Amino acid sequence: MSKYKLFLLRHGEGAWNKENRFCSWVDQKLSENGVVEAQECGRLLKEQGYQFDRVFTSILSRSIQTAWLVLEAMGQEWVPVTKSWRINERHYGALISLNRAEMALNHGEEQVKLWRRSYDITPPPITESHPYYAEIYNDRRYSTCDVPKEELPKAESLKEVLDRLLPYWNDVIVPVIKSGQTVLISAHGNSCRALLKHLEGISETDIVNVTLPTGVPVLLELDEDLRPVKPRQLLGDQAKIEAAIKKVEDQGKTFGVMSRAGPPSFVPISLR
Ligand SMILES: O=C(O)[C@@H](COP(=O)(O)O)OP(=O)(O)O
Repeated sequence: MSKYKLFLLRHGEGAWNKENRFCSWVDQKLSENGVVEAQECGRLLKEQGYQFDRVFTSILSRSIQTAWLVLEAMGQEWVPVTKSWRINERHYGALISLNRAEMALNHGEEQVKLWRRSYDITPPPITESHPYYAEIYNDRRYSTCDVPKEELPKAESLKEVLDRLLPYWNDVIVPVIKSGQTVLISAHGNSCRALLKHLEGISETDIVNVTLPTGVPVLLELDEDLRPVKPRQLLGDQAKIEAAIKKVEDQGKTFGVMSRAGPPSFVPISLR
């Protein structure tokens, strides 16, 4: 029997989702479309009568902004919001800022799919010469984490995301859910995938086929041991959701580059 409802949400479209670049720990804001997606998500949740008691976000602006917009649209701005780097998007290492379609042209669609969706393949680490290294690691927010800055990841597989997320889930979020509060986790494609893998017991092979669109709330109904009692529900127009999932999957295909005017702008970086 369903005892708890838990909502997972990948933030609304970010500026680099739109440009098809790996955003990861770069702190991009929502695009105009992402703002609308977050507002529509809040309106839908309100229409369906849901109420939150507690919201968790990453320390990246796109997940925080999404949480605000959802709560505003629901008239629930007062609900406490707690932030942690442990809910951050997967650290994409040296891939950060690169265009997925260009990477598919350079390294093959299969390789890009492995980098994006496999369970235990870690992309090459970010190094100090990377154009976004200083912006990420000099940011004050990373001095406030529960691990020293030097121990923060330089690249992560989905497995490594789960390893850093699980202690926070178990120690902080689970007690809140078990106290009877309805929780929204406003996070990212891969931090939500990692949590789904854990909660639904998805195999390492099957997690490859799980892709989440931006701005679509995922409802999980859980029993007293936080095991799902029914399949996850992606709330909203199902045809639109299917199309949005396909769009995210297609980001790693070469036709994004082929259809653009002019030659692709390859970044000279060795990833093998
Ligand atoms: O880091 C990014 O660019 C995307 C995920 O990229 P993919 O795994 O879909 O390539 O994360 P999000 O937009 O959810 O924060």
